[in-house]
Amino acid sequence: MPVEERVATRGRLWQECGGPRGGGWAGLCSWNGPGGRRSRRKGRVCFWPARPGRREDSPSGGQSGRPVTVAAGGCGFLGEHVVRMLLQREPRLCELRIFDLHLGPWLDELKTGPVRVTAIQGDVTQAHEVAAAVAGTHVVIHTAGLVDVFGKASPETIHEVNVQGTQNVIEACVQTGTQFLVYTSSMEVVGPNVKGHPFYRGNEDTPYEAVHRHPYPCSKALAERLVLEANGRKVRGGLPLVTCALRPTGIYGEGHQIMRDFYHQGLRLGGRLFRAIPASVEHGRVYVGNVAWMHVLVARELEQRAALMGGQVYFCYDKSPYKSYEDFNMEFLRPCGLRLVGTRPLLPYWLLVFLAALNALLQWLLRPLLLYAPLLNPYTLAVANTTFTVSTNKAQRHFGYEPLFSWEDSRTRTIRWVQGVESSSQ
Ligand SMILES: NC(=O)c1ccc[n+]([C@@H]2O[C@H](COP(=O)([O-])OP(=O)(O)OC[C@H]3O[C@@H](n4cnc5c(N)ncnc54)[C@H](O)[C@@H]3O)[C@@H](O)[C@H]2O)c1
Ligand SMILES: CC(C)[C@@H](O)CC[C@@H](C)[C@H]1CC[C@H]2[C@@H]3[C@H](O)C=C4C[C@@H](O)CC[C@]4(C)[C@H]3CC[C@]12C
Repeated sequence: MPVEERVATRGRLWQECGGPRGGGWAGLCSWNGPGGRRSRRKGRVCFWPARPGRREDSPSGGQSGRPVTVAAGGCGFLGEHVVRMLLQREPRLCELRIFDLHLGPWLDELKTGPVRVTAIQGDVTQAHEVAAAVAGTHVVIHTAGLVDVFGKASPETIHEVNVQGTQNVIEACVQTGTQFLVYTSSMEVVGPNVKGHPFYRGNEDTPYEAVHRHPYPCSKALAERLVLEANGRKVRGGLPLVTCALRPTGIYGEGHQIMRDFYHQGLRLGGRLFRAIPASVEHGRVYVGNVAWMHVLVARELEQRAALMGGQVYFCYDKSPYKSYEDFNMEFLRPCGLRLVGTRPLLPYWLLVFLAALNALLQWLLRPLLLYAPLLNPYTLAVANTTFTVSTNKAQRHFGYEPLFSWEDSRTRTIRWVQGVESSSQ
């Protein structure tokens, strides 16, 4: 299917979503279930020279024939951990290109190491900028995106970045000959759905009615579909594109802005947070270091296991405990002096629904004057109140993934970071 027809088809899908071209968000977008699409193509896969220095007939790669990687969105919460993990744990890396709309000051410290680090300020919505960054690389790790469930960005912008931006990354790989693409998808491609159905310790093959209305999950579902359907396309040079999508649940760890927001909220409330969600609602969480490690492992193994991994989705998981969103956050905030008031929600659910709706109304009324984007809105309340946990070992079975960080280590690292948040904000 030619590219323009492929994007047009997605465009129709997006309109089903009630997306930008469809006016309001009256529509729904549906997905073909948690297993994602499997499209396996037979074809010769170019095996990257295992030993640096031997260049085979691969059109892309660093000077000594070792892989060059592009980390699109490499300055974000997850992206920074992926960048640091690549530099620490990918011995074959000769060049790392970090492509992001907003380059971080911390990048300068990376330029003194043995790996050539190139920071590229660019926009994934600009196809030519993406193509220029991707040209000559071996693998792209695409974590760039607008993670917005608070109404900060318009549905059009979310679509443009998350869907069109991902399409631009795919086309850049095809046009420049990059053969491997790892995409950071999300649990939200699956759920929670608009009906509030729980997803209790499910896996990549668990049946679930993945129906969404909110711009963010819709955009992630569409982008993931584009990535999986691109698997097997011929890239420049005639080799097949090998793609893979990773679905983290709620990521936590050093640099997590929402955790920082909860901490500051608690400090403002005299060291207290007030329970709004029943403790019985389980929410899947995964440590950012383990998510980064899974990305690095997939980028490394994708060429050797293309037939097995190409076109596949994998949930990101580790040994983080199953808890409600608020109770899980208290694992880190309690040692930092906060306490969660109430063993049950202090407000009745109907009042929370009313307050969430009021926040949405205020956001709409105030938009011409200022951005009002509180944590509580109809969507975040619904997500927080719906059990969504995963239990799977697909990543372990397919490419030998094991969490790099134990729960205890993940917890300690996150606590240390939260403790540093207060001193860094003073
Ligand atoms: N945070 C989570 O809990 C979570 C969970 C599951 C999946 N994800 C996915 O992981 C990815 C990273 O999420 P995050 O939490 O690190 O978000 P983040 O906002 O911290 O990082 C996103 C990065 O993408 C960059 N970016 C945004 N728009 C861009 C554009 N137009 N061009 C180039 N770069 C652009 C941003 O500058 C930022 O550095 C996203 O795709 C998100 O959907 C996040
Ligand atoms: C105000 C209360 C109701 C409070 O408990 C709300 C919490 C709410 C802000 C978070 C609850 C669940 C979070 C989401 C979840 O962890 C998974 C996500 C997928 C990822 O791709 C993006 C982030 C997120 C949507 C995450 C956002 C914050 C919550 C909704």
